[in-house]
Amino acid sequence: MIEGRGLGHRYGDVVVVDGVDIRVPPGGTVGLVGPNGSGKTTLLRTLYGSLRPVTGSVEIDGVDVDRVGRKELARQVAVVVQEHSGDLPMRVADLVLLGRLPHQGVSSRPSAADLAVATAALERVGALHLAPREYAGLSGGEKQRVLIARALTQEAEHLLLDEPTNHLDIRYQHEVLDLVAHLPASVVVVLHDLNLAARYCDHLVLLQRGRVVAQGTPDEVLVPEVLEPVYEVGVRRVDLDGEIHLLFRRSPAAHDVRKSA
Ligand SMILES: Nc1ncnc2c1ncn2[C@@H]1O[C@H](COP(=O)(O)OP(=O)(O)OP(=O)(O)O)[C@@H](O)[C@H]1O
Repeated sequence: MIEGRGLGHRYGDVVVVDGVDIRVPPGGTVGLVGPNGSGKTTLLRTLYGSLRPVTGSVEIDGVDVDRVGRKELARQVAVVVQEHSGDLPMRVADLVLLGRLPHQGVSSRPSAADLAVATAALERVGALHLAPREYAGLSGGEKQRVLIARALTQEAEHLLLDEPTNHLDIRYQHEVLDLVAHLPASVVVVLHDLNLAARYCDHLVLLQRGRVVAQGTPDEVLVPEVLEPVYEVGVRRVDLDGEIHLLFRRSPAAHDVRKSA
């Protein structure tokens, strides 16, 4: 369980996260959605202790994140963020094995069990064939799947992902999110694609200028009345075979919204 209460953050005088309460139950998949610059990444970073919130606190399984040691935190929380690690001079197999580090002693080498976990993770994201390749030479989508495999290799009970579908083709967008949503972990995922959020998240937090403007099930949050003023686009929702499908159009009304804001 991850629980953030009253979370706030600012850069200089600019408040970018403002009084956010968020609760991620075990096995739950919570999507952070909202327009560019609404504070999703900043909020996510406060949840895994990479950024100390200016207000509020985060608890992981009931313990303040500040009180959890780095190694213990790495055992408990796996993170997939947009890394600028394109030049990592490392083979994919070795990079993914780094996910086992929090489980190893100071000087111990990866065990056969560690290798098995890393291999299984690569297989789950359809990237086992990339194991002998240099990470730097991979395509954007291949890199993304390898980073997800590294996170799975950590076998953490909490998994936080920032736009994991970036660079992925449609098949892997669905495969990766389906995989993530079915993990027994507490999952927080930043997503721009609201149709993917509808399908794979069981709870959504919609941010606008750092504040939560709506949160609830996709059915509750993904309605035109909520989305149109936030994104300044026209939204049509079609429920088909029990699934939500959102259609967007550039809305002349968007200009009115901006003028009246
Ligand atoms: N290091 C920083 N210094 C100053 N301002 C920052 C910094 N990092 C982020 N911001 C600002 O904080 C606000 C929230 O940024 P954040 O990256 O959390 O938004 P986001 O919702 O994840 O955006 P996007 O959808 O574009 O990725 C933005 O206005 C951004 O410019």
